[in-house]
Amino acid sequence: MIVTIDGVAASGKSSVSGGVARALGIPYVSSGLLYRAATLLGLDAGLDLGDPGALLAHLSSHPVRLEPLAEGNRVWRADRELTDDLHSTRVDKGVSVVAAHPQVRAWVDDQLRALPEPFVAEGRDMGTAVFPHAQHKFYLTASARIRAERRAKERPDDIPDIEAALIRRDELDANQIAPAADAQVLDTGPMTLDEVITTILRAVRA
Ligand SMILES: Nc1ncnc2c1ncn2[C@@H]1O[C@H](COP(=O)(O)OP(=O)(O)O)[C@@H](O)[C@H]1O
Ligand SMILES: Nc1ccn([C@@H]2O[C@H](COP(=O)(O)OP(=O)(O)O)[C@@H](O)[C@H]2O)c(=O)n1
Repeated sequence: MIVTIDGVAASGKSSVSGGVARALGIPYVSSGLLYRAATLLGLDAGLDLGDPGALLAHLSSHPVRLEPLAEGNRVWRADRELTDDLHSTRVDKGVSVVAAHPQVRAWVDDQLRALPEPFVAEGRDMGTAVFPHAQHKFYLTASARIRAERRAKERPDDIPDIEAALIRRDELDANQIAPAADAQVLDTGPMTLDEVITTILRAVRA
């Protein structure tokens, strides 16, 4: 079984996916972390993020491994853990450029499709391009302001700057951001985190 949870930046995908996966007793996979890892490696190597050939060559010589665990995903490059360095404003600013390359998307999708079921997969295009046959598909939205207020608890930046950055990233992600036609769309703005998790679990268990 595959459950997909897609949505815009800071809509609650990771928190909701983790809660749903823990309740179901299965791992969850955060596809965005692979795009973030590719971005971080490119930045640290001083590469042009607009050059997919250079990025893929670097990734092939520095293999990245995603470890999906019920309590959260961990990302490794060889024996160096990258996880804690992936959610930074520096990576946020470059990741949409990296994610726009079809070669990088294929690099991510190949790793995701090799994972053994069952799992929850969260990202942008899990229910459309990557797992179109998933049994349960959900898509999370919320206003940019609400998302910025939530993200502000985790970042040093102020809310208007975070809101502008989220809107900008949603625009850059436009090619992969549309919900699947058969996804249940949830506006998480008026909902607590637990209410979103409960709503999804009720649908999965129905
Ligand atoms: N429905 C909700 N109500 C309140 N806070 C939420 C809700 N969903 C997520 N959050 C919080 O918002 C922040 C961003 O959520 P996150 O899961 O990181 O989003 P994404 O993975 O889509 O970027 C986190 O601090 C999370 O705990
Ligand atoms: N399935 C996915 C997941 C992420 N991404 C890209 O990776 C970036 C980071 O994804 P993320 O899910 O970690 O971002 P947040 O929504 O957590 O801020 C997104 O802004 C997209 O550019 C994508 O293109 N496709």
